[in-house]
Amino acid sequence: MSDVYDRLADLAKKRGFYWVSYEIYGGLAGFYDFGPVGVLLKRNIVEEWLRTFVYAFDFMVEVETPVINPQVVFKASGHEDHFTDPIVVCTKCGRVYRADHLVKEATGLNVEGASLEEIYRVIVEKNVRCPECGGELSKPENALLLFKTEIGPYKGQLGYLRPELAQGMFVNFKTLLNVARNRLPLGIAQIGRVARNEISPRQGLLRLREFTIMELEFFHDPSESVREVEEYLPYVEGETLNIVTADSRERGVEEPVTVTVRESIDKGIVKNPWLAFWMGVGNKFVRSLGIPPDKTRFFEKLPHERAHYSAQTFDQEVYSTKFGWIEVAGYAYRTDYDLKRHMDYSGVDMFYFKKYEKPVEVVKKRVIVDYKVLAERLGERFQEALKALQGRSQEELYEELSSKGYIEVGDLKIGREFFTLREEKSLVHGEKIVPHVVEPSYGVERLLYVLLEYSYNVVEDRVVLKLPPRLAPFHVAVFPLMAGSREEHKAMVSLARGIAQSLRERGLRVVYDEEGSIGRRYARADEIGIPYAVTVDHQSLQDNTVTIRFRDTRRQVRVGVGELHDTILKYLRDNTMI
Ligand SMILES: Nc1ncnc2c1ncn2[C@@H]1O[C@H](COP(=O)(O)OP(=O)(O)OP(=O)(O)O)[C@@H](O)[C@H]1O
Repeated sequence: MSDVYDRLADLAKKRGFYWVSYEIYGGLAGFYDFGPVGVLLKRNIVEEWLRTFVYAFDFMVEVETPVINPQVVFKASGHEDHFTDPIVVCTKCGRVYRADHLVKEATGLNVEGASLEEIYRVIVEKNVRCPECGGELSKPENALLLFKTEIGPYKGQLGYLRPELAQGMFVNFKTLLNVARNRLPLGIAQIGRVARNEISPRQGLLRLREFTIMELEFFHDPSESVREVEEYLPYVEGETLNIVTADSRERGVEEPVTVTVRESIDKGIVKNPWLAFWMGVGNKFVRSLGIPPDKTRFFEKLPHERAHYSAQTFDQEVYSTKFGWIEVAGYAYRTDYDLKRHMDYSGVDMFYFKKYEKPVEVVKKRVIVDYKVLAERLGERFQEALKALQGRSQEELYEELSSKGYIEVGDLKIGREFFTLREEKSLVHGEKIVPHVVEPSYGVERLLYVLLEYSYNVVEDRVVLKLPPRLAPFHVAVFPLMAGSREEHKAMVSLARGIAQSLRERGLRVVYDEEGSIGRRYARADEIGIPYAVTVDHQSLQDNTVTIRFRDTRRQVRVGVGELHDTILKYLRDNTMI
């Protein structure tokens, strides 16, 4: 019997979730189309993410920035140099493979992030060969994963399709900080398409060349984070995180420790308190997709496995019966790396002015040099002395003069009489800082896959997709019973159509179906995970009531047509399944 992945792929195509793109031309690896049901499911995942990560907090804003970026953006971000994966080519058949993945499949050894030499050593030692033709493999080399394009049709400038959303938030940081009235912390979220020229995408929805990311960059002052995060910890109070730490991985242990968000901070497991906070939010989010708590974990990356910008990274993973642990999100502590790089490359100031609660009095030490007299006295050695004096700060000169009574320049001793020492007091209102950033980044298609895998059930030989009701592509199915006299039949159809239309007009997504037996119609609704099915029957014509059937239990309740909309809305809000 085929496994859940293949059965899901069949269902997905048959019922309009997703399928390989450009099928009529033989299909294109790494690209998928989403059909009418898949589009709705994706949108619901995005909505749930927005509810959990963005709408819940006053410090969050959302932006939309272009897919195409000028080259300089990815020079500044470091992607042009670092966003690569190691590849090997079969010297016999010419097939190209991602070297670390191939080594892992062939030997079980994890060489992610290892040097090209190290990977090659393993290939030779373990005699790893082309899985297709058995040919010998080339030496590994690094391949750039950015898709290149030209901006402008004739001798245009080089551009790249974004492989992540982050740079759109970094280049706009100053503008958005102004919009947010210069307040930190500030979270900037974005949802959008990205493209990565993946080397050999063979895992369906899990490794695409174009996909959708939901990402947020959280800008904060690291010196205030311990204090500031306190206010928001209650939001993730009940969350316990399963964390496989880098320390334990280095000891060869992959068992997670289970800690609360607060413990992960106090025990120093997560280095940045805000990173820990967002991991708590992420835990909550993944559970809201119906993933059991013990089927998700945070897997800390080892230093050589981390992206070039990150000081600490955790992959949030979900367990798949088909693929084992799958990364659904990356949680990275990007520090001030990106803002500093964009400041360097653009010359634009991206500082945040941190205002003190009260102005602070500072004393500046100044040294005034009497150059005229010094030049007369030193003659031809004046230039040498001038250079040395200008090479030292005012504070250094002040300290040397106060302690020694002269300034030493080689064998010259320049006495106190050439200098006037002053202390100047002033009020300072704040300081310029470069905010630090933590980033959670989710891939929508991977979430959609695991959501389907966990929802997929077979009951009495029929598929029932037990999606959390709120996430279901359609909220409700409406069926008239096709029985009784012609008049009754007509009246039931008319009542059912009216109900379907009125529910639609009030914002619910409805499937109306009058084809086939009621059992077949329930089955079709179950297959695409519609949580509630409303049936109009003979009694409906008498007392204006209908039945609501619950997908997972097949139980039914009867409600008045007048209360139907509000009842379903309440069920959806609470994810009710009785
Ligand atoms: N090729 C892809 N196809 C589908 N989703 C992807 C792909 N690459 C990344 N993602 C999703 O985007 C999220 C954020 O991207 P990130 O850069 O952290 O991934 P990554 O560490 O490069 O992924 P991987 O190690 O699997 O290549 C991932 O957690 C994943 O959910």
